[in-house]
Amino acid sequence: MTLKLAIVGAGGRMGRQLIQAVQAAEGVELGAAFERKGSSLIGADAGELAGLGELGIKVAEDLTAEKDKFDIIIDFTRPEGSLEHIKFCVANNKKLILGTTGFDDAGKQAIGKAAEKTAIVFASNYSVGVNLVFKLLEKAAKVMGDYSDIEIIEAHHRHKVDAPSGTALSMGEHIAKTLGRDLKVNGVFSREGITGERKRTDIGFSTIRAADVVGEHTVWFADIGERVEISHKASSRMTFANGAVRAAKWLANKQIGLFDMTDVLDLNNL
Ligand SMILES: NC(=O)C1=CN([C@@H]2O[C@H](COP(=O)(O)OP(=O)(O)OC[C@H]3O[C@@H](n4cnc5c(N)ncnc54)[C@H](OP(=O)(O)O)[C@@H]3O)[C@@H](O)[C@H]2O)C=CC1
Ligand SMILES: O=C(O)C1=N[C@H](C(=O)O)C[C@H](O)C1
Repeated sequence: MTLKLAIVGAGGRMGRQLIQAVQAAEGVELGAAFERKGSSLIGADAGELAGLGELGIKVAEDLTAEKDKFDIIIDFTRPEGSLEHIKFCVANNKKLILGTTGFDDAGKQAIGKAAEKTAIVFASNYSVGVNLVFKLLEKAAKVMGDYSDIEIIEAHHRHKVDAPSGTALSMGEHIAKTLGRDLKVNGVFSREGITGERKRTDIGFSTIRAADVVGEHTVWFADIGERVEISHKASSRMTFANGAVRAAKWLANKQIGLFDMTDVLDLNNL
């Protein structure tokens, strides 16, 4: 049976790519597309938004009114919107592919709670490459983490509203977990003025926002005399969109639980 997907935030940078990715994929179809209430895009054709020509699916604002048209929601919006979508999924027995970044601790807790009732993939980055990098970082941290200085540098386009990126934070979390550290204690998110010397256990974050950069992440493991750099560069948002569609197909057989892209890609036993 064809899996029916709904895209919320359909007019956004990721929303438009997701419409294209769903249309190009096998075994899935676009059931519905949504924008937030009052958006000027309500009533527009989803295919036309994505540059594909008319698909006959009008962008809607009321998820409840269209709920029989889809099985899984793909959400790359903003935390406040995603928290509403999560409530809808729990109340209406819908599954969720969540790509939004920038949640606070309460938001993350709400996602965990919702996953006791429905199935959710929540990933800061849906590209295969970044998820492989998470595993490479664990290996590098095991070998060099205890004695090297660890710095995470990320660059994104000028429109991005959260910092550091969700991916940079996930990279930090993978490293911190491997080393028995905690980002709340060891994460250094800004430096200005007389900062004092770097602590051995710091995990530093640096952010660049410029022009049309899709997404670039580099982690340094720096020792005196040598430095390992592990980098990923995304050159098209299609890598995230294709990953989200892949995750939706994988989630179709799950009933409840919180998963991430390393589960989808079966990378946890590498
Ligand atoms: N996990 C991953 O692999 C990736 C994650 N992201 C994340 O996805 C999110 C979106 O990124 P991007 O597409 O660039 O952003 P955009 O601003 O281009 O798109 C966001 C979309 O969500 C809509 N939206 C905003 N607030 C709400 C709300 N409260 N309720 C419903 N819809 C809302 C926007 O509508 P409007 O225009 O009216 O505000 C817009 O259509 C970000 O958090 C980003 O970090 C991005 C790429 C990859
Ligand atoms: O906002 C973006 O564009 C991206 N956001 C994600 C993040 O915060 O890590 C993923 C990707 O890097 C693009």
